[in-house]
Amino acid sequence: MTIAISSRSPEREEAGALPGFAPLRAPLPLGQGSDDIALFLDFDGTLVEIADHPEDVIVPTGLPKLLLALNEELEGRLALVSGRALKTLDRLLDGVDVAMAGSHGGEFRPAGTKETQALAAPLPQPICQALQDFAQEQGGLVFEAKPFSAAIHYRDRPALGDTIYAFATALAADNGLIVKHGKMVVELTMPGSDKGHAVTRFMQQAPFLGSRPLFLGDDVTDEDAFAALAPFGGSGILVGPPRDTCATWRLEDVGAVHRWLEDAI
Ligand SMILES: O=P(O)(O)OC[C@H]1O[C@H](O[C@H]2O[C@H](CO)[C@@H](O)[C@H](O)[C@H]2O)[C@H](O)[C@@H](O)[C@@H]1O
Repeated sequence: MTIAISSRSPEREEAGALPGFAPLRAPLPLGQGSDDIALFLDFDGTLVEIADHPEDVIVPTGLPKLLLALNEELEGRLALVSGRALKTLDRLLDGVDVAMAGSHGGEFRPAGTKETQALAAPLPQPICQALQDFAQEQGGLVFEAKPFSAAIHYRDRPALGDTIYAFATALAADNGLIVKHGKMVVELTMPGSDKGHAVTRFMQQAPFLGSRPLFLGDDVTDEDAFAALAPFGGSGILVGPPRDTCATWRLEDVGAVHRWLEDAI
């Protein structure tokens, strides 16, 4: 199997580019060196294009098959690590049987099982209700309840971003919660429900044990995962425009991710 990785750009580094600023370069094949690789994939903005509403995403018809083929090539060392609920990923991906973590890492499920393990406590119902009420009071913003987090989306009302973030931050401070500010979305989770914990848990068990992890993600919520890779000798691949990041490499967009993945099988 050949996994291609974008290399660092000496030109950018010489030009004094920020450390931690993943540059884009043409992919280089790793060839034989890729036998020990594990692949961790974010979903929205990485495998599927961002849409106006969470339910409007268009899943490429070949995506479940591509994931299965990669999983086979990698002998099971492939996992989706998403902010979405696992039941949503199951529905959108036709129940494809690969390892998955959902709700930003609160839900954890190895391949070959229907049993979900909890990596964090669920968000208390009163918190969920407070967020939902707030979304309603702000004129009916899109509210998304997940087993281990809850989100208010403001893609259709961008001017409300700061107000929602301030409300969620106050709620989090009073209740020992974590705020995640993703792409036009503010979410609350319990401590421990993050993608870094999920990747670490996968890496501590077969078939990931001893492998070299690569994590592909586009959002700031993927930074926890990028940061968790170093102890395992892995690296992050940022999807999208350059920004300050813990990722080492970068792919330009969802199309580039699909081409990169397809080249690996
Ligand atoms: O970690 P991910 O798999 O990337 O999930 C992150 C969030 O993705 C979804 O919201 C984002 O995508 C929507 C569809 O494109 C878009 O409308 C929204 O503005 C984005 O924030 C999902 O709805 C969230 O639950 C995930 O946490």
